[in-house]
Amino acid sequence: MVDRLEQISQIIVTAQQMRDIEARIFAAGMPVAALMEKVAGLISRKIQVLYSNLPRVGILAGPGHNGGDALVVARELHFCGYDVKIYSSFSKLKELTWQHLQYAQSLGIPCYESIEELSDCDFLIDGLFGFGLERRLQGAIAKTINQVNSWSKLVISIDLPSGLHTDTGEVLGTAIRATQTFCLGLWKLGLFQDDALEYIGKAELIDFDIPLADVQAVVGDVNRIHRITQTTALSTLPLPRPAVTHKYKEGHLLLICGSRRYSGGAILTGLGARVSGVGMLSIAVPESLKPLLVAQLPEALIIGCPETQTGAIASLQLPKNTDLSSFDAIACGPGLTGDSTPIIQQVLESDRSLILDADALNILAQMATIPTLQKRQAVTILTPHAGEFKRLFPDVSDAMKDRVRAVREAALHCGAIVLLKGARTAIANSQNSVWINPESTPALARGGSGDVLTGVLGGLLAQAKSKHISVEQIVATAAWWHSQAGILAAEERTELGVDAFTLTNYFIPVLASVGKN
Ligand SMILES: NC(=O)C1=CN([C@@H]2O[C@H](COP(=O)(O)OP(=O)(O)OC[C@H]3O[C@@H](n4cnc5c(N)ncnc54)[C@H](O)[C@@H]3O)[C@@H](O)[C@H]2O)[C@@H](O)CC1
Ligand SMILES: Nc1ncnc2c1ncn2[C@@H]1O[C@H](COP(=O)(O)OP(=O)(O)O)[C@@H](O)[C@H]1O
Ligand SMILES: [K+]
Repeated sequence: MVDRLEQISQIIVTAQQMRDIEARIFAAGMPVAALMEKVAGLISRKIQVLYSNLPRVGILAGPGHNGGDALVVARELHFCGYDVKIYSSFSKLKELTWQHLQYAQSLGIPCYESIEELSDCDFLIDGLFGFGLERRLQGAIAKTINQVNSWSKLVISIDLPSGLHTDTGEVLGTAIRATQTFCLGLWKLGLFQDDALEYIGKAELIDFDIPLADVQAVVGDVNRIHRITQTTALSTLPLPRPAVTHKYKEGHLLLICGSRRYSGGAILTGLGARVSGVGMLSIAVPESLKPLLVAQLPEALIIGCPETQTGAIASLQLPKNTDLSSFDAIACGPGLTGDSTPIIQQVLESDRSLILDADALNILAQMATIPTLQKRQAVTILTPHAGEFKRLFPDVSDAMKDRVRAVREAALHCGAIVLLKGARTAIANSQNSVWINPESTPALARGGSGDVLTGVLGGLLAQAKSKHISVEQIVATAAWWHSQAGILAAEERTELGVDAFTLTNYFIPVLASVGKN
């Protein structure tokens, strides 16, 4: 039985979904003011635990209920002995927020219209705007935020840093650079978008007992945005093996990769597949690469293929009695170059689960046959980075601005599962569901680390076939494992020490570190 907090932490919502969920709670009878007390009480207690040694706190109170939360926090911290100052410069406040401001002032808590008055505070609490922010910030409030940022103080943002768009994470004019963000009730989508990452600091979910039934009623099963957690990933990792089995029952993966020019891509993909535990690994490479691959991956069956003049695979030459249907999954692309077009055509026509990455995606873009992916009998997974994504889906709205929307549109358009790589990798299927990998490290921004992901994903996919695990679950698990290996490697070796080869040595230690050994 997955506990409530875990279930809640697996969900990501948009501003509209959050509004709809709150509306249900209020309609059921929960008073708005009571919920505000509850939420702000939780925040106040957190702050007392974390920052008992910092006596002077500044509260930035906005005009809406984000400001209301902040003012209740101001009152509670005042009663706990903190030296509290409030900044509030809005002429029009929501009723409840206005009442809390009146009461705070009646208690003698000083309230200022100039942010300068808070310059001597030890830390600040940002309650300017939450998920109600709709317009760009400009004028005095933008100046205030810039002033706060220039102080480089410790800032705790309530719900999300003020100025960020709740869904796209876009900076609406300017935004608070928080040290810590207490996200309220349910994770907001914007916190997982690239634009937001520099602003949110350490993010934590503050659960305030939203009934799961209300969440379920609004987010539904399809269309859902899932946050990949350790629990979800480890529910399938390592893939279970029966006592009585053999290598072909534990998945047979075919990798098609490498060229004379890019031989390393083939090795890294192979090493990625190795850590997945796949039962049998075959790697098709240009004939001239065979000795190199045999030396690096002695356990794999290396298939040397005829080469083009440029040293790319000219055609697939599989061993006798073998065709593409002999494999449980095929992963194709790293290091191929653009000269292997016929290979891509051939694997697309196969009835096998297929991962296309790197050059295979560029070839696919040139072939302009994306709509034919819908006709494949088996699952297709595309794993582009932003550049490959743009080439593949030039008509999809800007992938850099709202990556979640972009990956959704792409998956709907092509019928494949699309994994859009980046700081927070996002995965979508053609039923409009999304999975976001919430934690990673820039240590992975390094040539070859994507090749490793393709190998790991291929190996897991090949094994999963007989284990009744959904493909989406496998893709999400691969993304999580890859990032966690990067995080663990960076912890031990610094962010500079995580070259792609080294990365492959950290997958198994990730499992050991979470007690899966
Ligand atoms: N109802 C409650 O008691 C709860 C409140 N919560 C808090 O309430 C917040 C949402 O509250 P609201 O819906 O009131 O919205 P916000 O407090 O996020 O902000 C909306 C207010 O800002 C104004 N505004 C929007 N854009 C502006 C701009 N560019 N320049 C100047 N003013 C602008 C709006 O007119 C409105 O008054 C959440 O983020 C959270 O902090 C919930 O999380 C928990 C339950
Ligand atoms: N800033 C970052 N933070 C976290 N992960 C990143 C970052 N940049 C890149 N990555 C990850 O590193 C991998 C890079 O893959 P890719 O761009 O295909 O590189 P290559 O083709 O050189 O192997 C992807 O899994 C991506 O999600
Ligand atoms: K805020």
